[in-house]
Amino acid sequence: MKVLVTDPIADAGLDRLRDAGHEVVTDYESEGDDLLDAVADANALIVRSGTDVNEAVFEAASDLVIVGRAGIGVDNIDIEAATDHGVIVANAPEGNVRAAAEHTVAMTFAVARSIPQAHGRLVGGEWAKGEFLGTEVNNKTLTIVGLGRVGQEVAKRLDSLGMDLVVYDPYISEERADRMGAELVEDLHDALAAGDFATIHTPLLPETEGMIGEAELAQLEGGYLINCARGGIVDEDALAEAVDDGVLAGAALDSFAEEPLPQDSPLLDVEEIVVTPHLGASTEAAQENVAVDTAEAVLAAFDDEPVLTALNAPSVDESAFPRIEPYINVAETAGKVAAQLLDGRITEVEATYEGDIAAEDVDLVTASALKGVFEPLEWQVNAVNAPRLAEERGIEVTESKTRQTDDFQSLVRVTVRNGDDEIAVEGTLFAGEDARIVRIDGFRVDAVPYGHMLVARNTDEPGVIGLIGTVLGDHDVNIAGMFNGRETQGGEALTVYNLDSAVPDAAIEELLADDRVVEITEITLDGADERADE
Ligand SMILES: NC(=O)C1=CN([C@@H]2O[C@H](COP(=O)(O)OP(=O)(O)OC[C@H]3O[C@@H](n4cnc5c(N)ncnc54)[C@H](O)[C@@H]3O)[C@@H](O)[C@H]2O)C=CC1
Ligand SMILES: O=C(O)C(=O)COP(=O)(O)O
Repeated sequence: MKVLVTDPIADAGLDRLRDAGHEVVTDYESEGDDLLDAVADANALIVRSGTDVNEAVFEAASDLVIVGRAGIGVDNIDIEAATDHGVIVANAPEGNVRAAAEHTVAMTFAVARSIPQAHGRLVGGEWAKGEFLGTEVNNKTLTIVGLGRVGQEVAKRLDSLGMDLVVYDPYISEERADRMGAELVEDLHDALAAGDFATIHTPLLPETEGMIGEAELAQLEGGYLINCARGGIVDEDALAEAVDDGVLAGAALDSFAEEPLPQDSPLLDVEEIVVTPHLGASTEAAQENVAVDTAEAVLAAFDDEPVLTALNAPSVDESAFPRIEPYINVAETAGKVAAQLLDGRITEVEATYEGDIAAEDVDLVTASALKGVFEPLEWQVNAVNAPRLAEERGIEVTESKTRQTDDFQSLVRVTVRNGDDEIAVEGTLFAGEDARIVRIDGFRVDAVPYGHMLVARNTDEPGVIGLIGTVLGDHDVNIAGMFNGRETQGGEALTVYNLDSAVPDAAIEELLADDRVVEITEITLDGADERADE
């Protein structure tokens, strides 16, 4: 597999990929059309914040399985486009949290004690001791906007330095704030008004873009604003003006709306604004952590294992994965068989879980059933984009579970409906590993889902199976296995054939010409090509 890395990551991550036998290409320069060329044959793309992973990248990268973000923020990645293209997006949400928190604390002191400004004056030959009168953080109030991973680490550190904590975060529980010794305030303006310092730790989202503007800065009057989250959350013009006019005592920024190097930004001209070039995650430890975590995510995706840090794939619990893994294939196959047996536009898909499997988190199994349903119709579908495809096509997806089961320890049933009719296909595992189709449309069968299959509905009378065997034989199609189920003697029967090769149209026409044959459907499953080649 080819892994393209377009922002610098630590060698530990690159080595992990190379040791696993993959080709790793680092290309930190390409952008625009060059990036599209570079990514065209990549199976994985690893980035930090410096690569714009937009729709065009996904269009160009037809073999892409995963985009790994060696860090937290994914605002530079079009996740919707990734999902549409069936590409996993995974970040590394833990490895640089402490680095980001420490940088926030460092920036807090830098601006409160004018460290960069004083340094500049001293190396310029001036002993400007009398011009700098700093502010202590001790006994001051810190307003934390966004008490997620980084926010909590900042809270711990600045709490221990004697600060009172106020938090604004509409999505957290009172309990989380309590645990950090912080007061949760419902209104952003009130929270800012209470603070002497405010640190920002939200993601950049449509909802948070520009959330700190002139009016919010006015609430923090006389205080300091520190943003080591994302540019764009704070209105940069308003901030430059607020500090320049003395509304705020100072500001410290590690991220900017425009990166790298914000052009003509007023922020760079205001003496009391301290800036660093997006260094929050730039420690040796953090870079090693996120590089290795991202490499692991890529390797998991290559091995069809769950990517636990995926942001757009069905969730799965790592410890439960071995129990659900075999059912992924059962569900996908049942979905594939059901979709091929039902005529007309599918309007509804139901995944039912019976027995032991019903105790598990089956999001990924249901997504795999949908993959199976769509695969005969779509050119590039996987468990990442199948739920979204269903939504886009107005297909209702339901999931039901019961611990009760009749014959099998675990059973997966995929039912597809088209408004008038429905087909249910049930699968299970024999001996815990062999996938079997055990019921089709209510008929009890025992079919190994593999390669070329023929599903025949016929009247249950002597000679029909012989007829089918003869016609297939006449057309040189060898029957590898056969499973017959019937409603009642003399009623309708359903027979599943495993075949060594595809069935020519002429054979199907010949079979349908016989009144006793009600319906014939050829189904192609994985392994069909190998069989044909043998
Ligand atoms: N400068 C740097 O190098 C680094 C920057 N970051 C950035 O720091 C930020 C925080 O990262 P994490 O703590 O890991 O994220 P997180 O997802 O753990 O926490 C984000 C918090 O923001 C809250 N939030 C969401 N919308 C909000 C709103 N409208 N108002 C207030 N709170 C809101 C969420 O409820 C959550 O508690 C991200 O933007 C990330 O990209 C992270 C690491 C390094
Ligand atoms: O992890 C994050 O969100 C960061 O902002 C770090 O960005 P970087 O990996 O240094 O480009």
